[in-house]
Amino acid sequence: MSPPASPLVLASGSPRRAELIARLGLAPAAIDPADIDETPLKGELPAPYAARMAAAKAAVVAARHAGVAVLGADTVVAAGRRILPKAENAEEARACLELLSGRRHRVHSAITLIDGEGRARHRLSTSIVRFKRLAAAEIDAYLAGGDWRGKAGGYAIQGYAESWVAMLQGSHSGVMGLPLYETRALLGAAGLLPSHGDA
Ligand SMILES: Cc1cn([C@H]2C[C@H](O)[C@@H](COP(=O)(O)OP(=O)(O)OP(=O)(O)O)O2)c(=O)[nH]c1=O
Repeated sequence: MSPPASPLVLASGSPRRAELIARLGLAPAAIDPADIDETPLKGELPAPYAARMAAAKAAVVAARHAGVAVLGADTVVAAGRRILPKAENAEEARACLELLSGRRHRVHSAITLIDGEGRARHRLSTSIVRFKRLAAAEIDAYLAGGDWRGKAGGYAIQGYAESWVAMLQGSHSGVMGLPLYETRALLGAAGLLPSHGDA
């Protein structure tokens, strides 16, 4: 049975986010990516940057859909205070993976829900991930595939890179792009979830 339609717009072009929200039994009425400028501010720290992006994506899309709830999200991979890019080419992805090899990093996934009355609610999920040490040949083999393209930090946990994860503390769905614990809480508080008998 397909999930019931709901008055929710997903402000994201990420297929992972559409897939993750479907797990909550929701089929967004529309998918409308925000396409905003995602350049970090000078000296901006990773978590506030993720929160600012999620809020901006939701706000831009809410302005296009009056009276309907809108969900925006943003996922940032951070090495210390450094915001890693969404890898657009193999060299960028290689630089990220060399940095992440054998070390712990943080993944911040922020979400903003703007309800039909224009009230915004925000949540942030932060996970700690530790990769095994990656040999140059492993990075080369990974780059030969396309999994890294457009992904924050140059990897996708939902693919082969999951086998590099020696430790994950936090939210697997958050690392993928939409933290389901926080998303369920926000949608539930706004009365947008099909009932599963839980609160
Ligand atoms: C770390 C990691 C990131 N990602 C993805 C999630 C996001 O799509 C992307 C981070 O970029 P985002 O800017 O969060 O999202 P996006 O540009 O893909 O989509 P939109 O702005 O329209 O919502 O990296 C994974 O799919 N798996 C991972 O393990």
